Amino acid sequence: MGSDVEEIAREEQDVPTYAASIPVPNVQEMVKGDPSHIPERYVRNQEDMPKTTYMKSLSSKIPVIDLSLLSNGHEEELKKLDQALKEWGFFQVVNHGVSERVLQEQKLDWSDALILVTFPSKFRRLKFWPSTPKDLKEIIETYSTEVRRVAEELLGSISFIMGMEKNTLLTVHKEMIQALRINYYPHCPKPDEVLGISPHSDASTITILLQEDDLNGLQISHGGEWVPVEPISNALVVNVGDVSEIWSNGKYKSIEHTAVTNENKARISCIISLPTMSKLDHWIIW
Ligand SMILES: O=C(O)CCC(=O)C(=O)O
Ligand SMILES: [Fe+2]
Repeated sequence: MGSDVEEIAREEQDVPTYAASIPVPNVQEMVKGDPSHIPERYVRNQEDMPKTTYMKSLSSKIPVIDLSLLSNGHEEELKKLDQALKEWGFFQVVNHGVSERVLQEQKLDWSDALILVTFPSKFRRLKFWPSTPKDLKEIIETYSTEVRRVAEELLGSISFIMGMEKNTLLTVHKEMIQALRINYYPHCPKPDEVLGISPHSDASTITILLQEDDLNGLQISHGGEWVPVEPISNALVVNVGDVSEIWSNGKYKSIEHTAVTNENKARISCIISLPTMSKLDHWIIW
């Protein structure tokens, strides 16, 4: 296995990434430490600085687009959008229907998450995988390989009941990507006031979740109610993701779910998601 790991690490340059980044200090912390000092690495040459002249008249010309008019096919507004795209490449959107509460007070989840891509193995970025506990890499390797087999069998059966060849869904995945997400929900003194994870549906084809035997947390929306998924010892919880809802023309539903926290005990859930990768190498995971 050692040589496999090295091979995988060598191939890391193929891993799609949002943007290259170098390790940098946390600026907020830096300012907290010494608000008056600007390290040399941050100080620009004067000629590189944008010559900003505050032109109120020009600023007020940056287009403002009314989304509600666009949605109604308002001709003038569509023209305005066309102009904005051609002349400015920037615009502000108003009447977008996102409530002020959501914009200003988006609540955070009472949980931490570790997300790793496990398959194909060339996408593994091993340097970000935790080094403790000691056997974690091997455990992840074994678990994700086993779950991959379960996922392949499930996709085979789902293809079959959709009236297709057994390997159809597997084939449309092309290179089957698998991502692992480990959620840690600390115990919470006021579990009624927080959510472990906000209600959402998964963007995957299917998601396979392992939860602890003796602790409820996962709740799913069914018939207008939130229904706890009582753990069955050694069972894996599987849910339909958005991709399957689309592939089945809405016959199979990607159901909203959430996780609640517990006053006395922390909970861990381990999720394997099968996302798809479009031609654009754009990842849809969670
Ligand atoms: O922890 C759970 O039970 C749910 C987690 C979940 O839905 C997710 O990570 O997408
Ligand atoms: Fe989920």
